[in-house]
Amino acid sequence: MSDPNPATLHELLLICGEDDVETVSDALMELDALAVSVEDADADTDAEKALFGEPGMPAPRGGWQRSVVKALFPNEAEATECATLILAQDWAQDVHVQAIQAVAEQDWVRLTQSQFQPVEITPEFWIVPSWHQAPPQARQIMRLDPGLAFGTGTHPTTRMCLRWIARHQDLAPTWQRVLDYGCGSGILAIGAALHGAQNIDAVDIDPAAIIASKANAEANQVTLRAALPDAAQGEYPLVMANILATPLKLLAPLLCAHLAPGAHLILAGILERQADELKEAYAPWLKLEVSDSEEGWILMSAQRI
Ligand SMILES: C[S@@+](CC[C@H](N)C(=O)[O-])C[C@H]1O[C@@H](n2cnc3c(N)ncnc32)[C@H](O)[C@@H]1O
Repeated sequence: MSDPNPATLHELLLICGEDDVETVSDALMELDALAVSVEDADADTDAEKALFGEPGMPAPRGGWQRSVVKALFPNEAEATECATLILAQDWAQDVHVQAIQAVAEQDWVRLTQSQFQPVEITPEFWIVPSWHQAPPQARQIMRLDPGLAFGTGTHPTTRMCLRWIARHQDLAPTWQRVLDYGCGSGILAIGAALHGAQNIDAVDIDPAAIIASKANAEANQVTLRAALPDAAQGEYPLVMANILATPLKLLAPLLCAHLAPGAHLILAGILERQADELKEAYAPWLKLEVSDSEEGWILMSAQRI
């Protein structure tokens, strides 16, 4: 049935084996789900029993234990498009759509608030939603609430970039210009600003990201210029891009052209098995190295001579 209000938040419920939960969750986040949560599936209905399989049958690809991965989208069309994209993946033979359903706004607020806890980047540097107190050990705090743009600190790719910034804060005096390419919520740009970077360009192809980055910068009382990618001009001592392997390979000449002599480049959104492709794509300009890893994702970095 078509949705009378196309802007109503919608939840996509996917059933999969427990071995596929991480892949499905990561894919949902990459497809801009506003929130992702996981629950064990019940096998109460006949339809679900069919998905669970019958005793004596070979185990499905994702294992016998079934999970429901729930993802929230701004509207029904985006939830449906996401389901179509996920089901088209090679690894998704054992992933099934259980439902796409409207979610009341107050349920979404409750879900969001219970789901987003303070995130530790380093023992001193935390991302803290506005409805939480900062933990007492936090010395550096970024205030950030989940919104329509990617980047809350809950994804390993974002966390690794922020950790790199925190661990290299002795370099902050050199960060007189910074480029955050694919800024999403502006989280990396704001992280750099909180560690002393100046003149930050946060660019993204998605206008919602530009709006979110401006609002989040204001909430943290830091200054940045959020704009479309054309706004990136000239050379920067620090360039950060957390996108995905394929766009990062295509962007190699552009990102490298923005590196000042001695500049650092950090790249995320790359899976462990994609390290060699990235090294090869950037080899004409730089020697990329893996400098961090978390949950199968890697951070690659290099310094221009
Ligand atoms: C994975 S999110 C990262 C957001 C944030 N920087 C973080 O670290 O959490 C990737 C962002 O890159 C943007 N993006 C994708 N392709 C891009 C491109 N070719 N140029 C600029 N931005 C791009 C997307 O719109 C999205 O906001």
